[in-house]
Amino acid sequence: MQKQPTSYKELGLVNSRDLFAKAVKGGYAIPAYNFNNLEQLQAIIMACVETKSPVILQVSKGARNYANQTLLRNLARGAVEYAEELGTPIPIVLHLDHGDSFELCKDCIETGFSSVMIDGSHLSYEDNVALTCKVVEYAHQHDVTVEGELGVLAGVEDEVASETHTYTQPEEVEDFVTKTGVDSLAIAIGTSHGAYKFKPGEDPKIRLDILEEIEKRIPGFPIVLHGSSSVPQDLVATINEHGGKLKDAIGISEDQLREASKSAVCKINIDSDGRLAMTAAVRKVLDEKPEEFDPRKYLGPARDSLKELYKHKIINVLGSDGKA
Ligand SMILES: O=C(CO)COP(=O)(O)O
Ligand SMILES: O=C[C@H](O)COP(=O)(O)O
Ligand SMILES: [Zn+2]
Ligand SMILES: [Zn+2]
Repeated sequence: MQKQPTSYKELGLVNSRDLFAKAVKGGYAIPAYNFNNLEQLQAIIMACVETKSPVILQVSKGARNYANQTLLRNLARGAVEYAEELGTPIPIVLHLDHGDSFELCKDCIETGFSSVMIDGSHLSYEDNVALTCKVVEYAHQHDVTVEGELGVLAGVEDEVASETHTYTQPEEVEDFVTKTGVDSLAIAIGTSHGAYKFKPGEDPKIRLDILEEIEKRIPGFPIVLHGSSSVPQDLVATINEHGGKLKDAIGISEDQLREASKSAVCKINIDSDGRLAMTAAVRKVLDEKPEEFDPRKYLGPARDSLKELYKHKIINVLGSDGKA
């Protein structure tokens, strides 16, 4: 069977343009939560409906490979209806996280995504501009919004390990957003992917001074922060109390993210904290009830814990509650 092109508008999804404009003005950030399976999607939608928050559903290349991109896409299609069923329609963006080629972005745009990231941050500046331009040109024909990236996050990014940060250079941002026409810009100011963002003894600070400098160059332009998990220590402890071995897992403090949310940072990406919440809950159930073998009995509590974590982020860190 031939895959039928679908516009996100037919699915009731929205692109990120208006949401970002409101978030920048209102001094809050929209949660960008990754999902790979049913329980994660349920937790995201339940949390956002209960807090009346807009949401960006993120699908990575890894998620597409894990869950099968057709199944995943069709799960996401149900999200709009599901939110209405839960009682509150909320704006939902379906976003490709870390797109690494024009072809992948095009495929997502043709199959109902309302937003894509083209991550050319590992390329030379000129090649990043060229690739991003190509994606923007195609995406905008379909009213799909595009996130570009300047600077490289430390840690594991796109399966490429980079030991050190290459912070975004404020001198480049104006030229990049003008030349490419991107709708938002992901920057590197010391956040990183995964649960091991800092080493013990390091000062776990992000460079809010660079963010400020960037904002001066492109006032009001929507900024995105990747790698923004805080790695809650109670979750790490629960995991380790129930057989896990997560040593020295350290994240970004919620205080700094709260500060960033008030600026032009209007999208904050959180995935690892959700992974920790689910893992802690699953480990606890299986450890305390070794007789249990119904997946609903451990995935259910994992989903509940994930929902609470996501609500906490919305209300206490991002400030997007009530903004749907
Ligand atoms: O940036 C992310 C997804 O693109 C997620 O970051 P974390 O690993 O800090 O959750
Ligand atoms: O930025 C990375 C996201 O956390 C997605 O991770 P993944 O590539 O393992 O799905
Ligand atoms: Zn990148
Ligand atoms: Zn990321």
